[in-house]
Parts: sequence; structure tokens; C-alpha cells
Amino acid sequence: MRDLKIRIGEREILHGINLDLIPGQITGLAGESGSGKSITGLAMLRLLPKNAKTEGSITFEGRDLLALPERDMGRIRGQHVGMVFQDPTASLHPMLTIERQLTDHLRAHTGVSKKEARERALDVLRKVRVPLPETALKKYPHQFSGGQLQRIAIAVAIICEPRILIADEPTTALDVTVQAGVLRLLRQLCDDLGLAVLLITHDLGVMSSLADRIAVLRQGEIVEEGTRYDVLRNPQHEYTRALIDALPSHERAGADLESAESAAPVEEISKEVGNE
Ligand SMILES: Nc1ncnc2c1ncn2[C@@H]1O[C@H](COP(=O)(O)OP(=O)(O)OP(=O)(O)O)[C@@H](O)[C@H]1O
Repeated sequence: MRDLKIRIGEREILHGINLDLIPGQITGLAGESGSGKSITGLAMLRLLPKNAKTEGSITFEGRDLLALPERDMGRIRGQHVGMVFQDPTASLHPMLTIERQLTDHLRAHTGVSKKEARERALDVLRKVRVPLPETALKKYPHQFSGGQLQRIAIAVAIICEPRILIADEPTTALDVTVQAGVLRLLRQLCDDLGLAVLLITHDLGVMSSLADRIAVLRQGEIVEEGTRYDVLRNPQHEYTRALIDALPSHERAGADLESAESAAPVEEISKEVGNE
């Protein structure tokens, strides 16, 4: 994003931000409520309210998304950029089986056969570590817990093998005991699939355990951007220091940066999933 400005009605919400997403890295966008984090994510998919006006550019693989015809943008949205939200039910249809949700989405964008779509659906459920994928395909969203459902929403978001995944407060609505498992899953998908992840959260604790780079948004401006280490250990802006000071002390201590490679081994993740 370069010099991205967004105005909704009379109000300018983003005042010209620059942000890069890098394959295989998690870029965290932090900031308090109302600072413009979600609007930044939605702008990438051109899902802003009708009365929004956008200036600047969002370049993806050489093309400016803000200038694309709506038809091409539809393809980018479904296929190249996936998004998950705080509430997983927002991206799932309550009346359709998990199989339909995964395969309809895949077939609409790739035209693969029914049989192949089912194989891909099973495969992606394994990737997000939903237990008993064959059985899970036959179930409906209400038959899953919140943590499992967020994994399924992530599966829908990645089944078309996007290059970018936008995760807007992906664990905020989850029970604390299952948050860590979903965060580790995001880390692992980012590493294994080379996804460029935009992690949007007000929670600097989440950021400190997961993001490779952190951008701090305040009232529509990025006031600080850098590696996790630099931003958390040597914050330059008073606002970032205030956010860090607001963290519980154990999380502040944890901000010392276990490396990205230190995601939990698979067995440990499987155990966590069992608990969900
Ligand atoms: N549809 C809309 N119409 C008008 N203003 C909006 C709309 N959506 C968001 N805004 C405004 O844009 C600003 C940024 O909102 P945004 O949702 O991006 O904040 P945020 O940083 O994601 O906060 P939160 O964590 O509370 O979601 C807020 O002041 C909000 O009131």
C-alpha cells in the first residue's frame, strides 16, 4: 500500500499509509479500537462501504487493486487474497455442510471436478488440523466449537491457495485456552505455504508472540513500523510505548522474541485441537 487514504463520508479515516506484506511473513497491524485497522484490511479487498473514497495505491503482483475492474477484483478476492474475521460464522453459511462451503467456493474459482474438490477439501481440513476430516465434511457449522469453526473458516480462506491471508482479530472471540492453538496454526500455514499474512489485532500480546514485523496504527496513521524485535524492544513512538506498558508483565517478558521457527511441533498442536 502506498499513500493509502480513505475517506468515508466527510471523515478521513486513513491519512496516507504505506504497508508491505511479505510472503512467508506475518505483518501485524496493531492499534487501539477505531484506529483504522479493519478498514485497512477491507480496503485491500475493496469491501469498503459505498460512500468510501480511496486514494493512493494497493499493488498486488504488479497490478493496482484500486484500479481493477470489479470482475477482476472478484477473482482476486476469492482466489488470491483470503480473509478471516473475528467471528468465524461471518464467513460460513449456517445451512450448508462444511463440504459444500469448501467445495462450492473452490469450484466457483477453479472449475475442478466434484471428486477433486472433495479431495482438496479433505486435504485443507487436514492442513488446519480439524480432527476426523471425513466426518467434519458432513457436519454443519453449529456442530463445531468456536476454535474448530475458526479453523474451518481458515480452511475456506486458503482452499484456493491464496498468496495473501488477512486475519482480522482471528482469536479475539475465542476462549483463551484455544487461542494459542489457532495462532500457532496461522504461523505454520504462513511458513508452510509461504503466505503473506496481515494480522490485525488490538492485542499486542498476540502480536508479540506471532508477528515478524509490526506496524502501529494510530488515528489513521502508521506511527511506527519495523521488526517485532525493534518495535517491542526499542519503541520509538510514545503511543507504542503506552501500548506495551498496557501489556501484562508476563506478556511483556514474552515479547522477547522466541524466533518464528519456534512454533509448537505438530503433536502439540494436535493435542490442543483435541481440547477444543
Ligand atoms: N461503515 C462505516 N461508516 C462510517 N465510518 C466507519 C465505517 N466503518 C468504520 N468507520 C470508522 O472508521 C474508523 C476506523 O474503523 P476500523 O473498524 O477500521 O477500526 P479498528 O482499528 O479496526 O477498530 P476495532 O478494533 O474497534 O474494529 C472508526 O472511527 C470507525 O468509526
